[in-house]
Amino acid sequence: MSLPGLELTQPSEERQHVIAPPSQITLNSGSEWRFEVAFGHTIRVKLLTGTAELFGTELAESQTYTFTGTKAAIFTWHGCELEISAGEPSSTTTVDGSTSAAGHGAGGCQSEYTSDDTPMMEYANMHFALEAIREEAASEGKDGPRVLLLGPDNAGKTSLAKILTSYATKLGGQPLVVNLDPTEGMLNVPGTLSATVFRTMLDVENGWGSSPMSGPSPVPVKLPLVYSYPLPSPLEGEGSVYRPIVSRLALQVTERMAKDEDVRKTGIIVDAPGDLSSGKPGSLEMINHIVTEFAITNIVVLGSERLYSNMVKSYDNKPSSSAAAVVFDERVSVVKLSKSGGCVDRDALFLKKTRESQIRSYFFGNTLPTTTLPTSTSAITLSPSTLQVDFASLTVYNYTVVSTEDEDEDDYDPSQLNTGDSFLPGGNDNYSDVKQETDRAAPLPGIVGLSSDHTTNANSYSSSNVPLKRVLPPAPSALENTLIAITHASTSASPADVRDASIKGFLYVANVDADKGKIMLLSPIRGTIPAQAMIWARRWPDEVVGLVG
Ligand SMILES: Nc1ncnc2c1ncn2[C@@H]1O[C@H](COP(=O)(O)OP(=O)(O)OP(=O)(O)O)[C@@H](O)[C@H]1O
Repeated sequence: MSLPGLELTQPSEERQHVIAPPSQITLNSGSEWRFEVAFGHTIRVKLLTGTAELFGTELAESQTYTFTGTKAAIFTWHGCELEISAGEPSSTTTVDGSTSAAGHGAGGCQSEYTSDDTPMMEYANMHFALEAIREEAASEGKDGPRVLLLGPDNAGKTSLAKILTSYATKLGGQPLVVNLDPTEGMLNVPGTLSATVFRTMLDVENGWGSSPMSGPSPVPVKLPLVYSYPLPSPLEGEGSVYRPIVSRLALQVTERMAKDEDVRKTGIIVDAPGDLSSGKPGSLEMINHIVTEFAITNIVVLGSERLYSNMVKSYDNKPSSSAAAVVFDERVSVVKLSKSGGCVDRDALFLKKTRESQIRSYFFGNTLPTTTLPTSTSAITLSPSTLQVDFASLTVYNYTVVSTEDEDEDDYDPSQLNTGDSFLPGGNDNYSDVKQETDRAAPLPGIVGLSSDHTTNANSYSSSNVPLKRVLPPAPSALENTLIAITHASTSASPADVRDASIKGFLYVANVDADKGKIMLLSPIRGTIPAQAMIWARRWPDEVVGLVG
């Protein structure tokens, strides 16, 4: 059976796959089973005996877990036995229209093998070191550690973030996890920066788990605070959009920590985008901005000696940017951890499918085949609704930063940038008021750059500098197959307030009828579209064709 609206075909006779018999895999203590399942194919994994975990989250014995479009590892500290079998072909429509992609490994994995050469002991030691810092911080009455994970693409930063988060929650901690990587959403669609407090376990099948927008779930849902950043790299427009959003997010995170004792004790884990570790111009300044704004105390570098050496020179043993640095002599520590040999370089097509799958799940829930749903731990089916609206009735903005890759894509029109400013009394001033209430010490010494200028906060980006332009009717055809973020800002908010507003939810533009001035929207919930300012994700995430049949 296909999910409504997904334009998915029934498996035809010629597409039926041959189901291989289940395989059993025995793992010795301290080893892991690494596997890659293509989109379009599912495998089922059952823990028969012993204990095992996937990026820190324990598997329950005899529970069947279903995976599709996944590259991951199941690790065991004490040894275990796993059963791997093929699932139904996934109903996920592939980007290139290809069908089920079963490989020759156990259960139809494209690749799978066991390895006892893993950095898990180092990662566990990192966790115990953080626990020791938490205990010491609690006894002295200061904030828990603020950890920044750095490293190139595919170095294992997100996997380590999951491991540290899982281990912290297992001990009753409540880490605040910050995703600063717009290429992958955390509990959300890509093209966002977000922060979420994790109180309970993560999801074995879905990684970070599900947010309430994704409907009921057997795994407790998490409430992310989300900001729109519809650009692929933090360095787009020389960081002019990313930087203030990071400041805004850091401000919210700092406030949350001040209010929530459990979160304050456990601290923050920040997952940074790989682009910042690429040595590109502006990347060190952006790292400095993050270190400063989140008052980072622990920098963990994965997979780059050069970056590690840079970080040691700039930050190691220097005072943190927190006001507490002076009182408690709080200093930054920089450590290097090994990149796992299991980390896989994900090609552009796989990453595109991953983004597409995140967007699909946001609207339709988990798209695993119906026959696997009863056994899947995190299966959710949602019923989004479509509705047609006059484009002229919406207040939609678009970022006009010019990508270095496609210079001619956005037409930059400075005369339009102030749209809406005059309607908002003191929008920016409100922001600066809040900003002043927080404890922020001077940025760290060591790096001279944009953000070492003390004025680097959202306040320094006045509305007139915000590259957000109102998209006026007629509705551009490029809207089709892209996302629109509904902000919490009013329709008369200034561009700076629109940029700085958190996100209520996302809409997908299924169709544009320029002649009639109407657009067809897919909404995760029924009802009218809220009258709020919106941000069009024109550039990022890339378009998803055929989400609505
Ligand atoms: N030990 C492992 N065995 C198998 N696969 C792994 C292992 N560790 C990580 N991976 C996989 O390798 C890929 C890259 O890892 P991860 O997403 O953690 O890296 P990252 O540094 O966050 O990447 P990026 O910055 O590009 O998002 C992911 O698909 C992840 O699931």
